[in-house]
Amino acid sequence: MSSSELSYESSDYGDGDYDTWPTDNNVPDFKWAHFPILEDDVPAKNFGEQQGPLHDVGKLLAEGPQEQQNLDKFTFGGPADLLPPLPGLSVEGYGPVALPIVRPAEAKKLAAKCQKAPFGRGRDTLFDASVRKTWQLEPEKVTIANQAWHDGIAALGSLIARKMGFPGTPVTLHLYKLLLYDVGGHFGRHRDTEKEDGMFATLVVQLPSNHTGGQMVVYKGGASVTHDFGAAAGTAAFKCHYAVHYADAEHEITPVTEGHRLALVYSVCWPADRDRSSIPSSVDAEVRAKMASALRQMSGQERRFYLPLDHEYTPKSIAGLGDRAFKGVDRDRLVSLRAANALLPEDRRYAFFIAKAERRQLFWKHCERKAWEEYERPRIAFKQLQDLDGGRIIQGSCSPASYFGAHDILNPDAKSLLKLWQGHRTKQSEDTGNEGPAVETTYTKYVLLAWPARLVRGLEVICAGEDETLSALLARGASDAELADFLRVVEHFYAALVRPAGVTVGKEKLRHAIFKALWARPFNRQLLDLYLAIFSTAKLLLHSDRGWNDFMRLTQWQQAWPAVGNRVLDILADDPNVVLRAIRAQRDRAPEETIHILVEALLRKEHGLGSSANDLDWLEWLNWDETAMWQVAVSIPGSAVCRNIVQRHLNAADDRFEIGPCLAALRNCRRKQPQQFEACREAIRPLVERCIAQLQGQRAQASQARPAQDYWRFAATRFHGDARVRDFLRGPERTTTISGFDGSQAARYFVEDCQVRMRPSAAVDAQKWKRHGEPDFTFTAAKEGRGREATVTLTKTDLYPQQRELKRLDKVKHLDESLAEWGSLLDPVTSAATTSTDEALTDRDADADLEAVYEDEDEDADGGDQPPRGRSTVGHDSRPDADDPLPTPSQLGREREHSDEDRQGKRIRADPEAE
Ligand SMILES: O=C(O)CCC(=O)C(=O)O
Ligand SMILES: [Fe+2]
Repeated sequence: MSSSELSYESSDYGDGDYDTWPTDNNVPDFKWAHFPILEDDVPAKNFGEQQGPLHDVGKLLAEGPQEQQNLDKFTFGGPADLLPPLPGLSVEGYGPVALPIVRPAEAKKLAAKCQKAPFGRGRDTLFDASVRKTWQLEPEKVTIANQAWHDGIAALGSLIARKMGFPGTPVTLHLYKLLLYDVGGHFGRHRDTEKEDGMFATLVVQLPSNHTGGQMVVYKGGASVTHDFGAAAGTAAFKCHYAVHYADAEHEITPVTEGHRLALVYSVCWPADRDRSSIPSSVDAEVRAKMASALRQMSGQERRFYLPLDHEYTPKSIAGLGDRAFKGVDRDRLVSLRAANALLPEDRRYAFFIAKAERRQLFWKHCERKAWEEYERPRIAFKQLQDLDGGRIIQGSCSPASYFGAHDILNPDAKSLLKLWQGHRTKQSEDTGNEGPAVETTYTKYVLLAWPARLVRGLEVICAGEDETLSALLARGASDAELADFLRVVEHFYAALVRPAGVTVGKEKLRHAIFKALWARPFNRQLLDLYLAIFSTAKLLLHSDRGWNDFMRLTQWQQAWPAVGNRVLDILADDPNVVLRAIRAQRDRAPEETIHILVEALLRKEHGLGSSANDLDWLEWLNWDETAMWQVAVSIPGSAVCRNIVQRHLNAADDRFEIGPCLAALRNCRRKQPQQFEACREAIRPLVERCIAQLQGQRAQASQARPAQDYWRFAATRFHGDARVRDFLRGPERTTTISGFDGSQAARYFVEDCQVRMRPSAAVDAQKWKRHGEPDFTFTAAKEGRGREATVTLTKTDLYPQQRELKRLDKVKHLDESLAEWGSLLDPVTSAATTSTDEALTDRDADADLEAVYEDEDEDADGGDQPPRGRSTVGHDSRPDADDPLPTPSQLGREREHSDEDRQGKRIRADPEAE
C-alpha cells in the first residue's frame, strides 16, 4: 500500500447517531497520528489461487456483462431535472420558505427554528464547529406542498436503482433532515450512519441556493469526486441539484464562503419486503453453468473460500439485513454465486455466510533505526458469522480462519493484497518499554464465506470451539451417539487439517478431555475408534505426560485394550522415534508392562525397529541391549515381539546375532511363564534351528580326526625366529637337521633361540598352557658335532598334537552338549518335563556354547607371537542372570553404564568362515 493511501485516516465522524464499529480500540491519535508504516503490498499474482476452479470463479465473476463495470459508480449527481425548482417548502413556526434564501435576516429567522447539528464519534454525540457547522431540522417540522416534488422523488428513486445497477427495484427515499449552511458552514470528512433498516445510500437535494463554496467531495480509495451542485453551470440558484453516494463512501462538505445553502437529505433504502430471489443475476446462463462446474469441483474437494466484500458495511446493517445490505458489485457477485450454486445437486452446494474479517498486524518502532517494522505476520480472523438473511448466527468466539488456506481467497478484481483488505482501520498503540512503541493495525472488513453445506455442523463446532462444544455436550449428558457425532466432526476437520501439518500441540487439551470422557463412560468401541482416528499418530497420543498417562490407562482398560490394542500399536509403530523418546522419558516411573507394550510396538512394523542397521543404534540409545530385548520379547504374551526379533535376525544379511541372550530368555520364560513358553519357543524356533544347523556343521568338522599324514604338521605355527625352523614346524616331517653354522658357538645360540621362542616353561607344562597362552608348536633342538661341522637336530614332540587332539574332543563334547540343550528347548517332550536338565543347563553359561566354535588353526597363519585367541569374550558379568527376575528397563540402563567394554566383544558370529 502506498503511504498516501494509508496516511488518510477515516475520522469517525457522522451524524449524531453515528453508528460505528466497536471502538474500544480507538485511541485518540495524538501521539501516533501519522506513523509511516509502509507495509509491503503483494500483487494479486503472488497470492491466492493462480490457476484452478476458484481462480476460474473469480474470472467468471469479473467477466460479467459490460454494464456491471458501471455498477459501482459509487457516487453520481447533477441537476435534478425530475424535481420542480420549488417544493412548496414550509417550516413549522416559520412558514413558507422563499427560495433561494437571499436575505440574512430570513436565514437567521429560519436558523432560529433549527438545532445545531451534532456529529458522532464512537458512541458519543458531539458538537464541534471545527468538525461540523450547520443548522438542521427534523423532517417532522418540514412540509413539502408540491405534489410534483413527491412524484419527482419517486422517479429519482427509479433512476438511482437503475444507475446503481438494479433497475426495477423499488428503492424508497425517506426524508432525513433539512440542512441550512451559513458562511463558514461545513461538514468535515465523514461517513453517514445507516439511519434506518435497509438504507444503503444517501441522496442530497440542494434546493435553489445563492452561495459559493459548500461543495460535496466524495472519496473512494485514492480517488474523489466533487459535486458542485450547479456552481460551475451557474444554475445553483434556479434549480434543484442532487448527489447520491453509497452510505459507506466518505464525503465532506466544503465551507460555504458566501450566502446560504439549503439542502434536503434523504436516506435511500431497499424496499422493506425485498425478496432476494427477485434480484436478477447479471451473468448469463453459460457463465453460470461454468461457474457451477467450478463450484462443484471445489465442493467435491471440500474446499472453503471467502470473498472480501468491496464495500464497507456497518454491523447494524449486516446484522439487520444480512445480504440485503450488500451494495453494487458485492450484491451482484453474491447473486451470481447463488445462482450458480443453485445449479448444483443439494449435497454439493455451498452454504454462504457473512463474517466480519479482521486482519491484524503489529508494528513496532525499531529504536535504533527509528523505523516502524512489521513485528509479525498478519493474523486473520473471521468473526460474527451469520447466514445471508441474518436470521441465523453461528455462535461462538472461535475463528474458522485457519480452515481456509492461503489459496482460498476469491479475488475477482485481481486486487493487490492490501487493496483487498482496505477497509475500516483502527489502531491500538502500546508502549512496550525498552523495545519501543508498538502499534497494532486492524483492518476490518466483511467477507462472504463459502462453506460446503453438508459440512456446516463442522463449522458450528469450529466456531463454538471444540473444547467448548465438548464440555457443553458432557454438561448436558450427551448420549454416545451425540458424542460420536461430535468426534466425527473433529475427525473430519481437525484431523484433516492438523495431521498433514504435523501439529502436535494445541489440541492436546482436547485429546485429554475426549479421553477422559470416554474413560468415564462404559466402553464403547465406536467412540474409541473415533478417538484413535483423530489422534492417529504417536506424537498426538504420547504428547506430554498427560498423553502418556492416558495411554497407560488405555493399556490397562480391560475391555478396551484387547479391542484396540493392535491399532494403537500400529499407530505407535509408525513413529518409532516418538515411542523411543517416550520410553526414555517415562521408563523410570512406568510399569514394566507399559514399556513392554511400547517395545512391542517398536518391533511390530516391517520397517520399524529391527529392520535396519540403525536399529542397533536405537537400542544403544535406549540403553537397551540384546539381552534386555529378548527378556522383554519372551515375556510378552503372544510373543509377537519374539517373532519380530527372530524375523529381524533371519532377515539380517550378515546373520550376526547372539544366541546366548535368546536362550537365556527362553529358559527364563520356561521357568517364570510356563504358559507362554510354548508360544515363545515356536516363535524362536527358526532361529534356534538355524543355530543348531550351524553347530552341527561345526561338530561335523570337529569330529573328524586329523589324518595321520598331517599329525606332525603344526600348521598354525607363528615362529619368528629362523624361517627354516618355521617351515619345518609347518611341514609334515617329525625331525630335521640344520647345518652350515659358523662354528659351535653359532649352533649353540641357535638352539637357545629355539628354546626361548618355545617358552619352555609353558611348553613342558600343559597345565600352564591355559595360563600362559597355548603355544602352537612343541619341539626339541639339540646340537651335535663341532666347529663348522656342527649341526642342530630339531624333533617335534607329542605334547602339542596331543593337546590339539584333546581340545578337539573337548570341542566335540561341548558341541554335543549345546546341541542337546538347544535341541531340548525345541523338543516338546523333554522341554515340558525335565527340570533337572533344566537346572543343569541354566547353571551353565549360555555363552560358553559359542566358545566351542571350531578353531581351524590351519587357516590361522597370520603373524604375531600372541597365543591363539579365545574366540568369544562375551562379558558374562554384564548380562543379567537368566534366573534373575526380569530386569526392568531402568535396571538394564544402569547396568549398561558399567559394562560397555564388556559388551564390545559381545557380538560374535556363529559362522566360523566369516571370522
Ligand atoms: O450538506 C450536505 O449536502 C450533506 C451533509 C451530510 O453529509 C450529512 O448530513 O451527512
Ligand atoms: Fe453525510
